[in-house]
Amino acid sequence: MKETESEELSSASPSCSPPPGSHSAAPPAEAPGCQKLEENRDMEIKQVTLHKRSGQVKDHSKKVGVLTAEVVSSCVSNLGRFGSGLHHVYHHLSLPSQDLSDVSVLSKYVHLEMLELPHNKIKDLSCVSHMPYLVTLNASHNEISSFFGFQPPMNLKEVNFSHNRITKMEDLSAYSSLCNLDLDYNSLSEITGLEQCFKLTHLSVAHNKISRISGLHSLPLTHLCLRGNQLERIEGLEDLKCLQVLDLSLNRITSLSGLLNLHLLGSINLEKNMISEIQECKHIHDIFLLRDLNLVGNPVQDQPDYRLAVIFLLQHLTVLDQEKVTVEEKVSSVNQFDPPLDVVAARDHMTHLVYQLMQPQVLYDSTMPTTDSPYPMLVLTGPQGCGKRELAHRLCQELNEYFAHGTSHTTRGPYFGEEDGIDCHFVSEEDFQNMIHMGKFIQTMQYGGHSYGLSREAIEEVAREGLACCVHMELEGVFSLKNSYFEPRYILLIPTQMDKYMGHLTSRDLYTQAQIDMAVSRVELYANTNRQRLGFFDNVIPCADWEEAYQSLRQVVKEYLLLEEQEEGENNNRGSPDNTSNGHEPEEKLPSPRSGSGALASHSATPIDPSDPSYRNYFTKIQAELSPEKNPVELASIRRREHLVREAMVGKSPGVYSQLFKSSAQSAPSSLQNPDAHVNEASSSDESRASSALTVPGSAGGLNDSVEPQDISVLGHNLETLKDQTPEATRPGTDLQDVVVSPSSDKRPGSNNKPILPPIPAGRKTPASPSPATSPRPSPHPAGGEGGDVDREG
Ligand SMILES: Nc1ncnc2c1ncn2[C@@H]1O[C@H](COP(=O)(O)OP(=O)(O)OP(=O)(O)O)[C@@H](O)[C@H]1O
Repeated sequence: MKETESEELSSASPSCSPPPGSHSAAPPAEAPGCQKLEENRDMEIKQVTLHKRSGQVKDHSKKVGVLTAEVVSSCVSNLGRFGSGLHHVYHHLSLPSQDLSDVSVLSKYVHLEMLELPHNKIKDLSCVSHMPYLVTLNASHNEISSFFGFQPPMNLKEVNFSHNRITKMEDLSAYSSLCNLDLDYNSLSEITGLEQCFKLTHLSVAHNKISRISGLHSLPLTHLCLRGNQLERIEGLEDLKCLQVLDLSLNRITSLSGLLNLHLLGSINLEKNMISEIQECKHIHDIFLLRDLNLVGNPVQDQPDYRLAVIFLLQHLTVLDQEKVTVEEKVSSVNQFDPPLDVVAARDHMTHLVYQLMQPQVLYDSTMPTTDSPYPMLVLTGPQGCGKRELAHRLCQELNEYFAHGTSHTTRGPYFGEEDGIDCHFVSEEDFQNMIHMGKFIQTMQYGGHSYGLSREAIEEVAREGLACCVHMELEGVFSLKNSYFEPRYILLIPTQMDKYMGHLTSRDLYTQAQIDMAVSRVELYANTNRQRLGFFDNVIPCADWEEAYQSLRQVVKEYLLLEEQEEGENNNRGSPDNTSNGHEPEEKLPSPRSGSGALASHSATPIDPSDPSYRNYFTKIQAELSPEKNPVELASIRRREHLVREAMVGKSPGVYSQLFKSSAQSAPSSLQNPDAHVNEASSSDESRASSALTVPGSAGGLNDSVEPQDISVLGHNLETLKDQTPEATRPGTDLQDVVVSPSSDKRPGSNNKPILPPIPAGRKTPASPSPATSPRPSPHPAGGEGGDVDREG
């Protein structure tokens, strides 16, 4: 406002000017009692009201920048009662943008509760010392350089000193009611003096020169704004347990560390900082109330999959970078970064299918199995190092007339003693990727930073031998196979004694502690899968003791193959071998090879000794070395037998053997009922009993068996022990008793609908291997209790 205009207005309406000492807001009650003054006060209120109504008063500063009582009178509001209730005062005064530089007249307005003086030129606010009832003070956009340069009004709660010239904060312990302090756009380099502000919930110190967060310890701040400073790290906030909204935008912050314990934080603004790593979000992962995160203008936004990755890490976010997080984004993020096993499997399967279909040579490959032509397969699954690999190899050795190992490809390097092509096909990452693109794999998975894959060729190679393929793999592989046209039998081998399991992993001396932890943690994954997906595995075998586990596995597999009955039959009919009443050729009833190395061999394959450093090299080598010639009759017998095995493995209706011995199969389906069936049946150990009970071969998927309720009581002790030892033991719903005793399907899902197997493309290439009796590693169980040395063909 111009000076002349101001003068004019001022002189043009002298009546508007209240007499000295008279003002629109009454003096304090404790002021010297002056009845006249008090009477005048009421008069003035009326006057001011009249002025306000008539709109006559606009600006009445006598001098430029000097506030007059007239102006005050025109700008007060919020009439209220005072003291006894008989007096009236105005509580609010608002004088924005008046070019005021001198507001000393306000020292007479002692009853003001709200004073707004923004956008003026005020340097001195000492008048506020006379306003004991002041609650809100807005002096933003002025020229104030002294920090709280007035006596503390007792009830002062909100102060806005933004856009001033304050360079230093001073002790505010006398301002104990202060709740909200705005010091934006000053020249502060440090936050100090707030230690005693026990009611301060909102503090804004945006656009200052603060390079370090300090002086905030234990304040009850719920809102803190430090936007536009020079901060490089988040610190000094650890004790702000009430903090809900934090604005650190426009700084130079590179990490989100320092926010760890702020559990009530709901919103963090980090716009335009220097955060470059998605992993930084891990620092705020545990802030469960965090709903709104702003990382706009940070280098991290350029990271691939940035948005989904952040949403994945911070699942509770509802707004990211000022955009609402959609449900679809949340689902996609989980599917991308921690997909459920089904999703992984479906994706894996899709990949391989796509690549297989892209390969013309595969498309027209007559040997390519179709959905009606699954090759027989046996899949042993379980957590790393549970023994499945050793058991698979041993089974392939002992039942080498029926099984051969399907060797996976891997990008990991060979362990000491491992041989390429036997333990695994060791390939480079590049070769592995090439194989994927060439459609070579049935399934692949990532485990421990390496790729693993089972090639179609690995299975077909075995099938060409006329054998069923026995593989071992992690759970993801099983999920993947379930999507494929293969329909294997799935046997879960699960550690039931965690200390033993961990001890075994450690003693292998191959794994880091992190790898061991991961393997151990996955036990629960297997357990849950078995518990939640009835019939997902055809059998579950606890593998606390590998020898017992092997015996159980062997028994289960023999029941798949309906060999137990044959064995019985052979033993029972040793003196009458023809069985001609059934109309079968003698050799059809004589599955045991001449060498005795097959299912009816006189002894088990070499027991597993994990402490033997060469045990990883297995028996496969032995098999490869031994390949005696077979005569045509033997070969014909073997072929018929192979056919039956394949039928049995894919769940087709039982073949001649089971027809022959049907009655005995029904009368003694379970090894539990047969004291001779298990080597350690008589063992008094809990593990032994658990193992026996758990594997109940009669309910284990035998083709003719009905589901038999399993006696879980014998597992009690064992499982209690396990519960104590398992890290997840206390988690509700993770009772491992459920795990191991959940019913294995006695029939595989879909086993009723098994297609008939196609003829094996090329017949058996190499004859069956001879007995492991010729193994350089003599079996410690030469008798084996498995029917003795039967050489029926001879
Ligand atoms: N094609 C595959 N698909 C899925 N999992 C696989 C595949 N091949 C191997 N695995 C599994 O990956 C895990 C890691 O294999 P690796 O050969 O490195 O294991 P390991 O340390 O020798 O343990 P293990 O004795 O259980 O095989 C094992 O559990 C193994 O069974």
